[in-house]
Amino acid sequence: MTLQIALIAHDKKKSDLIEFAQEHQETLSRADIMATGTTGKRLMEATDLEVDRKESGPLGGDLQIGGKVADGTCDGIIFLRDPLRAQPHEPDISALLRICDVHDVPLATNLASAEHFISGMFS
Ligand SMILES: O=C(CO)COP(=O)(O)O
Repeated sequence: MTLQIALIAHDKKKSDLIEFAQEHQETLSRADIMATGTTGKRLMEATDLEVDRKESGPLGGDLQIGGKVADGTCDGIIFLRDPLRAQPHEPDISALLRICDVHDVPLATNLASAEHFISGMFS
């Protein structure tokens, strides 16, 4: 079964995520990738990955991906959050993190855990 993986990054972390996705492009291309709006756009510009783009985070993208977690169609998330800046849609972000815990869905929120995520999920 093809893994369904979500990639999300806040603005200050987007270049880190792009670089990570480029580095792991071959592995990630074995999964179905979804992303929040702007992250998805950046990924499609910078890699050959096909990306199912949801709304931008502040417009509900985190919640859409949370819905996929709730209905069992998202197997794991790499979400490079910006720990130094408040986001206007903080409640949506908390909801996404919470629903991952509810359904025991792997969630990597920094690059170090994202590396483990890749080796664990695709082994
Ligand atoms: O805000 C986000 C996640 O909370 C990310 O949204 P974008 O990918 O649209 O910037």
